[in-house]
Amino acid sequence: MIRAIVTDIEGTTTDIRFVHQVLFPYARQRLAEFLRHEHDQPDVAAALDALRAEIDRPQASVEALIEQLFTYMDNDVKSTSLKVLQGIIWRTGYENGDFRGHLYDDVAPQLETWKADGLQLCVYSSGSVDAQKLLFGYSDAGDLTPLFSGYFDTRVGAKRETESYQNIAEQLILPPQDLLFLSDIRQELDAARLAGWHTCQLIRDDADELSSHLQVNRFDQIALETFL
Ligand SMILES: CSCCC(=O)C(=O)COP(=O)(O)O
Ligand SMILES: [Mg+2]
Repeated sequence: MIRAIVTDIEGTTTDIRFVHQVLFPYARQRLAEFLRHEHDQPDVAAALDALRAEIDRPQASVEALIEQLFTYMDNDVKSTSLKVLQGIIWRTGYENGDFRGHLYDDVAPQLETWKADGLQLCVYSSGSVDAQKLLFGYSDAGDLTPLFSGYFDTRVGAKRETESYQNIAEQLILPPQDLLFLSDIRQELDAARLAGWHTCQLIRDDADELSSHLQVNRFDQIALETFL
């Protein structure tokens, strides 16, 4: 029986275009100046040190790190350090009302139903945990953070790695057969399935004919009794 549902964000709860055309450009336009001014702030300094460790350049200057972060952004590299910094920059955008977290209209009502039915709801995205909380906290449907009891980012591992799903199951203290992962990306679902999880693929835009996962277009098409 499904006892916890873990959802991806981009392409699953949220339009990919919001992430790529609103969030990513917002952070990109501000990143260099932000780091030049704020690199000593403790949370920023910690992310920059983590980046230095990630690229094995302990003495790298702020300018060198900015260059590295632009290379990551150009290639959509899911670096934990980049994701932490993007999340810090997005906070200003959400708090100023520059944008709200996009949610497809079927998402909030279904999350509320599942929560009322006693299911545990969690998020797993490459976006940092703080960025996830911002998106759901300042969403089109209001503050949805009270619905969620867990948030996971690349600190548990990459989304296409089976070990990441084993780590999440361990932290939730639930067997994998009680867990359902929702994502638009077949390779992420493949990894979750190898860890013993149930899976369901959201097809919001283009069809995925290579997928072997159950597919739906909307959250209200997900029937939990299907997952035995
Ligand atoms: C918290 S919304 C921003 C998501 C993000 O930064 C991202 O890179 C999406 O990656 P995902 O692996 O979740 O598709
Ligand atoms: Mg996705």
